[in-house]
Amino acid sequence: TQSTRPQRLLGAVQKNATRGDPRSVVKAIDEFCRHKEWAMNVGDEKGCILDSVVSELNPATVLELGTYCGYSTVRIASLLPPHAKLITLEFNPDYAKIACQVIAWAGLEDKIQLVEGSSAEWIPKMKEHFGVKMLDLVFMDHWKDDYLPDTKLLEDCGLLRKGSVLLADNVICPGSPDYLKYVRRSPRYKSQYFRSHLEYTKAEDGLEKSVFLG
Ligand SMILES: O=C(NCCNC(=O)c1cc(-c2ccc(F)cc2)cc(O)c1O)c1cc(O)ncn1
Ligand SMILES: [Mg+2]
Repeated sequence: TQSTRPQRLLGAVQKNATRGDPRSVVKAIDEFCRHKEWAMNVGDEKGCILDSVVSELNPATVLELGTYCGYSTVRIASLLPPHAKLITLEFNPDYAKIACQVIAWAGLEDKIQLVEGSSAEWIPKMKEHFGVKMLDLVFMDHWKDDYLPDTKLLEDCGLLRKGSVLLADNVICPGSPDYLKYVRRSPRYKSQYFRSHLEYTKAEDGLEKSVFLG
């Protein structure tokens, strides 16, 4: 039977990356997507912006919405301090199965909790189910139409504190216009656009970093 693109991406990791070496996993995926098959990872250009936001924030608790194959999951987790935790939500079971194996290849299972299900279902369970008090960083990379409703849900569930950072991928391509308007207009956020390109292409895209002001 035919393999899927995520399965071929995993194959490239297992063939070209060193077990236990997250940077080699990131590199293997970027090489695969640049030279073999495009895939919707945040990619290396936007990935460097992601790295600088994570390193500057030094977050103890991170929530990622939209795991896909685990590229940004591995990229973020490899920068976290020893006892920090990353919870990543993926709705698509096929993506989750691949991401789990990519995370294991990188040797980051202890830092990452991969949950299969919808953000609408799991965000309200963050505190009771994962013992999460507050989120220091939320990386949004799931369905673009869910960025705004999920942001409101995070606020309503009391998961954001003064200084919590929302970092949203693809605010230009595919785009999340209602989310952008909301965070840029709201007095409760200090928002900043980091201009870049859609992964592995010359098309414009960027990340929006929004600090919750409480
Ligand atoms: O979360 C789910 N998809 C990933 C969301 N991410 C994206 O859609 C995404 C798309 C693009 C993109 C950009 C240009 C283009 F021409 C095609 C795709 C880039 C990105 O960087 C993304 O992040 C999902 C869950 C589910 O259950 N079923 C189905 N999908
Ligand atoms: Mg994306």
